[in-house]
Amino acid sequence: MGQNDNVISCKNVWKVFGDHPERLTGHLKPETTSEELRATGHVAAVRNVSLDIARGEMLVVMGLSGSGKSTLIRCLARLIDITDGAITVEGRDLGTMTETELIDLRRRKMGMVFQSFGLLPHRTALENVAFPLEMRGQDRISRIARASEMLNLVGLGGREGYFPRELSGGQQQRVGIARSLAVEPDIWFLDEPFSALDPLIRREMQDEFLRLKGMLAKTIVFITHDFDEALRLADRIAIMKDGAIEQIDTPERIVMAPATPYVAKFTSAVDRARVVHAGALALAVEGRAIDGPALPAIETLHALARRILQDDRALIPVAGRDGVVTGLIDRAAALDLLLGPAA
Ligand SMILES: Nc1ncnc2c1ncn2[C@@H]1O[C@H](COP(=O)(O)OP(=O)(O)OP(=O)(O)O)[C@@H](O)[C@H]1O
Repeated sequence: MGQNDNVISCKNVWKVFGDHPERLTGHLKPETTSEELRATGHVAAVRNVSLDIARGEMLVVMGLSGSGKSTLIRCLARLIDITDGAITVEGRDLGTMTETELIDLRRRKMGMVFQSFGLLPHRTALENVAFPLEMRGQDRISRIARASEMLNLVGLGGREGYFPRELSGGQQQRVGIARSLAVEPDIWFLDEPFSALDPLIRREMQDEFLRLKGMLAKTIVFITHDFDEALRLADRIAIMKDGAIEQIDTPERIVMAPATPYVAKFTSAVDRARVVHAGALALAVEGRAIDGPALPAIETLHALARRILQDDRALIPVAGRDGVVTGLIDRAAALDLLLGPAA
């Protein structure tokens, strides 16, 4: 991944709702407070957000209800105009694109899945998935072929002729996912796509999603309220509060090196052992030679729990994929993380 291979870049992006947000364009500063905005009848749903999303990256956006997640994603897809700042997609400024160019960008490059499935009730699963291809003017035979392929991909082969009412919530969501994938988007926006699903189906959908993610290598922005879901899926997590991004970082750093007290509080209930990899906890070797088996650096402490419990060395070596020892884990510190500090 090249350093400048950013698919999406935001620079000082604001989205303000209220009486006359257009009057604020060009006048918003990082230090502009919510109180100042409120006094003029405005609220900043997105506040001075700058971020880059790399090609193939999966960015998960988290935050309490009302923190601005959906508004941010809608700005990125330019479903709504921003009040200030700039967003570029593959190097092109969204603000200067014509309506026709935008429609083309959304149809050809972007896919979106929202919490409500938004399926057409009088069309079958197959027709629903083929619908965006029809909008694009694709011929019937090729769109039906593509739609069946996508339904197979999400595990709904054989249900092409079902109507949405004949499918479960999870199956309807899969149809929604197949529909958004049919147009082969490079960039995929998902706004709490699994929140309406019961926990078992949700887990199944996450597995399915991880499989698709591995196969399709898309750039993905995914909103969720569920930290476990974020940990399973994210390359990086952005934590939002009052429209601003408090921290954008790897899951491991969000949990182990929170940038603000808010992030620390937000992540306080997360089981660190499921996030921290052996490599991250390892201390420098500093010339000490430790014989015997080493723990794989890429595994989480949770995955290594049994081995750490059974290994009675005070310092346990950690090795990279090539088997070379890269550091030592203090067993007592690892046990503290796994079991909580000794009473
Ligand atoms: N069309 C609108 N007009 C006025 N205010 C809005 C509008 N859309 C959003 N807001 C406000 O912007 C803020 C952010 O809303 P947004 O829906 O982006 O939050 P969210 O983090 O996605 O919340 P949730 O998790 O509940 O979906 C909220 O205070 C909301 O009331």
